[in-house]
Amino acid sequence: HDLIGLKRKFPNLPGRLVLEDLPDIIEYTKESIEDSIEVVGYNIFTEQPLKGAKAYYLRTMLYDWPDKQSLLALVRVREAMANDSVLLINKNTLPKVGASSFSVSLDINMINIFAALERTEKQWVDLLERAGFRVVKIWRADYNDVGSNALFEAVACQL
Ligand SMILES: C[S@@+](CC[C@H](N)C(=O)[O-])C[C@H]1O[C@@H](n2cnc3c(N)ncnc32)[C@H](O)[C@@H]1O
Repeated sequence: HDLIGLKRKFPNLPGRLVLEDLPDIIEYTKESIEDSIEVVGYNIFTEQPLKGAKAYYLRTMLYDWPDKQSLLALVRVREAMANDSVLLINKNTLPKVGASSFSVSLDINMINIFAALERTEKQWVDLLERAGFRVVKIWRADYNDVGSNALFEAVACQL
């Protein structure tokens, strides 16, 4: 939906828009994706097939994976990036204190089901740094509950 929204808002945007997901999911959904958006099936733990994209956008991802697997997925993105690529992580973050009951229940579910977690802003920054990224900006929405309230803009560090 974000790709469609981007295309509608900027119809003359140059370049390709590509939706990636697991091959089975892509196979199941591709008929409903409009023609201007390409689809590619892949597994985030394997080599990223799209090299040198201007932006790699992960929305509502990795909260259902522990840090070990999340690091691997992020490294796979970093390996595919060009010098001018950016990584954009769009995700709800937990406040250090005073999280809503919805966010807390989601966090507990992620712990129980996947040994994963809803992350705070600091936990996301730490994870990105451990994966070889530098966070250049955190864009915040003006709400702090359900939805994706943070967009982390990160670039690959020279290793
Ligand atoms: C919570 S959904 C988010 C979907 C979409 N990004 C959004 O914001 O609506 C997580 C997505 O990750 C995909 N996914 C799970 N494991 C994956 C993997 N190993 N490789 C690629 N995609 C995966 C799922 O199929 C699902 O579409």
